[in-house]
Formats: sequence, C-alpha cells, structure tokens
Amino acid sequence: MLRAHPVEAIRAAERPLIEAAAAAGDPDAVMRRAASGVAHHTAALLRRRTGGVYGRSVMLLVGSGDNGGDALYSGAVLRGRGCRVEAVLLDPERVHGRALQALRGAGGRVAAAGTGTDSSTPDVVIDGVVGLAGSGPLREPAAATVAALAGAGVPFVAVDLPSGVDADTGTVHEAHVRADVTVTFGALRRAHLLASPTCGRVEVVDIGLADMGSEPLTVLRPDPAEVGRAWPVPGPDDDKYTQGVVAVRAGSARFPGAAVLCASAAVAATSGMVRYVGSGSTDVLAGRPEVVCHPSVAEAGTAQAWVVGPGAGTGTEAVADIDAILARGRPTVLDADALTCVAGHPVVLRSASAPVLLTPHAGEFDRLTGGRDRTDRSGALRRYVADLRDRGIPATVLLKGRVTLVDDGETTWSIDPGSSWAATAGSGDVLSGVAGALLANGLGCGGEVAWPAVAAAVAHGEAARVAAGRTGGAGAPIGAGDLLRALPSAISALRGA
Ligand SMILES: NC(=O)C1=CN([C@@H]2O[C@H](COP(=O)(O)OP(=O)(O)OC[C@H]3O[C@@H](n4cnc5c(N)ncnc54)[C@H](O)[C@@H]3O)[C@@H](O)[C@H]2O)[C@@H](O)CC1
Repeated sequence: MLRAHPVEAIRAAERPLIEAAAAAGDPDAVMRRAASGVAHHTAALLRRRTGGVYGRSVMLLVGSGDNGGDALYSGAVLRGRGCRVEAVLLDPERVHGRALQALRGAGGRVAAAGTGTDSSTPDVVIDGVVGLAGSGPLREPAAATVAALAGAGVPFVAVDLPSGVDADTGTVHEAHVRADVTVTFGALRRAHLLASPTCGRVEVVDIGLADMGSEPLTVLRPDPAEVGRAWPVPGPDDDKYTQGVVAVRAGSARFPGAAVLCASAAVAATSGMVRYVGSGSTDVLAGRPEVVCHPSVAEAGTAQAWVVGPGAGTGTEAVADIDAILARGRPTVLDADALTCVAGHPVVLRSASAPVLLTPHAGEFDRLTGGRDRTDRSGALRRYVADLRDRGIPATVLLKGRVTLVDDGETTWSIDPGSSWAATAGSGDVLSGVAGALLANGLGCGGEVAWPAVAAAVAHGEAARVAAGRTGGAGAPIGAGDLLRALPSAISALRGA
C-alpha cells in the first residue's frame, strides 16, 4: 500500500534532517542528496530515450525557491556525467545562490528566461519551477516556455512535483507541467496519488527521512496483490448463501442494458447468489440464467447487500424503491439514477441504518453537492462524506474518474488503473455490480464498506486493462461488455499478483 502525505507532515519530517545538516555546517547536504536522485533518474530517462547520457542536452527550468536549488545541483551532477546543461532562471534575483555557483563551477551554462537561451531543443527538461510551496498555475515566462517545449515533444522530469499541480489538493491548473517522471524525496506527497496521470512515473529518493505513519489527510493507494489476497474464495464449507447474496434493482424499458451489465458483473465477482428486481429479467436471464428474478423489492428474498440505481429511473416509484431497500437495513450501493433521486430527495437517505456506498461520477457528484468546489476534488469529497455522517448517515462515497477516490470520512483511497479505457458507457453499471457482490460477501469488513469499494475499483481497472490489451500491442477501445467479460481474467490476475 502506498501512502501520500500533506505538505505540513512532509515539512515536519524533513525539519530534523535540515537542522542536522545546518548544525554540521553543510546546509545544502539534504538538497544535494535530493539532487543526486534527480540526476540519477534523469540519466535513466536519457538512456531509455536516447540510448546514452554523455553529450545529451539538459535544460533546467529554475524557480526562486529550493525546488530550483535541487534542479541546479542536479544539473551540476549531470554536467559531471558529460551532459550539456543550460539553466533558465525564471527569477534571477531570487535564485538559490550556492546551487547556482555549483552549476557554474561544473561548467553549466546559465541564462535568464527570455534572453539568449540555447536555441536547440534539449533532450530533457528538469522542472524546478516550484515544488512544495507552489500555488496556482505556472506563471509567465514559465508557462510559455513549458508549452513550447511540451509541444516539441521534449520529456520532463519534475523535481518533487510537476509545477502547476497543487501538492495537497492535487489540483492540476490549466498551465502546468505534465511530467514523464517525477522525482520526490523520502515520501509521497498527496498530489502524487491524487493527480497521478500528470506526475508520470513517480520515483522516491531516500534522503534519510524517517518512516511516516498515517494521519487523517494521508491518501492511500491499495496494492493490487493485497486486493487479490482479500478476494472472496469459497471454502470447503461454503454454499451459495454463506458467500453472500446480493440483490440488484436496475434497468428499465429505456435502459435494459444497465440491468444486464450490473447483475452479470455481480455474478462474475463472487460465487454466491444474485437476485434481480426490475423490468429487465428476460434480458438478464438470457445472459445469466443463474440470476434469481423477483417482481418487486417487497417480494425479493433475503440479501446481504443491495445495489440500486443503474438505469432504474428517477420517478416516484424509483424513490419509493430506494426507500424500501434502505429500510431493509443491509449495506447498499446507490448508483446512477439512485444518485439523481438522492440529489432531488436527500431525505430518502434517512432510511439508511446500514452502511451506504454512493458511487457518483463527476456530474452526479456535482448534482449531489450543488456543484461546489470543482478544483479540490478530494477536499470536496471529504466534506460531503463528513456532512452525510454528521447527519447520521453511515455513508462512504466512491467518486469515479480516471483517478477514482473512495472516502469514508476517515481515509481517502486513490485508485488509478493507469489508463482511461474504462471511461465508456455502462462501465459504472459493471462497477456497482462488483461492489455490491463484495459488500454482500462482507469482504474483510466489520460492517464498513470502504475496502469492498476499493477492491471493486481495483478489479474494474484491471478488467479495463485486460480488455483493452486483449489484442496485444498498444491496446484498443473497449465497451462495458468487454470490461464485463474481462472480469474473471482480471480477478484471476489480481489473485496471482
Ligand atoms: N525542505 C527540505 O528539506 C527539502 C526541500 N527540497 C526542495 O525544496 C522544495 C521546497 O522549496 P521552497 O520551500 O523554497 O519552495 P518552492 O521552491 O516550491 O517555491 C518557491 C517560491 O515559488 C513561488 N511560487 C509559488 N507558486 C508559484 C507559481 N505558481 N509560479 C511561480 N512561482 C511561484 C513562491 O514565492 C514560493 O515561495 C521542495 O519541493 C523540494 O524540491 C529538497 O531539496 C529536499 C529537501
């Protein structure tokens, strides 16, 4: 499991190291350690991209703080390995003096931004514009320089964080660096897990930082192997009931496919039993004859968990069904149309006595929250969950996206499957079916639903990877049906991870 920390915790952990270095009369000792890591990973990127290091050209974008200092010291190391190094100073008056001297001493070239920089395109850029103290988008002249270099296809190595990405919220501002590699120090920052697609490959350099624990703002990323180990496997004494029965209320005349995708995903996720309530039983049974269908919520037998919402409608009858399902007192996934119902009739959640898992995408989350605070996604999520919990609703929320977040009011989990192939119609129906089946099974929980939600998101991402890669090569677009069919291979891959 990966842990990513808020800036305040990182600064507190770094303080003793910096104080010790200063007391020993070498105030830049920690910075040079960090910089040698940046140089190491930049050299590795150069080798991958160009086949070597010697003679390659490196541009340093140098801001006014210690992030720029790291870049300058790393330039000095790379100069020692035979690179041509040019530092572009974005704020020459406030540059880190000793680091600049080190670069000059190593034979690096220095220019102020916008004045006589080397006109050839570098092999790599080291982004030392801003790190932990950065706020807001890239400013000029950095923004124009970064855009021109990115447009020319030059790879970026970000020092600590890609500039233009907020360290705590992971907000990616419009003008930002998109890094191929991000080299950070001692421990991950929250942005590394909240904005992972913008950070590229993240390398953590050991600078002597003590191990950091978890606190309320730590973001966690599950290890796929851990999810695989926790996946429900029937034991010798299990039968269809002991593995958990999940009931699915989904589909309508308008959206018959949602019923098929959701119920079939539940069947694929565990080997217990799946009940179905809705108008789509003929279609569901055509694909999955093992599903047990019921004419109404009231007539459905016992289930350990419910899923309600995919394609299920938003009218009075749909709201009444949500109310009746929540009144059963079982863990329940509220997805798709059920979320629209909740947004319009928040009072319906008062019927929930057992844990509820809400699984909105960005638009549904806006509807639930009134569109507050679009930039700080994880902060808005934590506030919404806290608000529900303050109202006595035992809610966990899974916010879908390329980076899916799960928050139960105490912990934020981040899942990034590494591609966006799963952004396809019906993919959410598959996710809620898997989550419901895991909830019914009681996967590793004492009544809480965060871990089953996290496991469902990991399996869903893995299924997208398997489905998109089925043709080999670079992968190909998939539909939700492909994702559904890839679930068994994905679960098997996780269990073998
Ligand atoms: N504290 C430590 O122990 C270590 C810090 N290190 C480096 O030091 C960095 C933090 O250094 P600093 O605290 O000096 O801060 P930064 O270098 O992140 O930022 C410097 C200054 O940039 C300005 N700024 C903020 N947003 C900006 C924007 N959007 N565009 C342009 N300028 C902007 C601000 O005036 C800010 O004070 C870390 O990210 C890391 O790279 C490393 O050397 C490892 C050790």
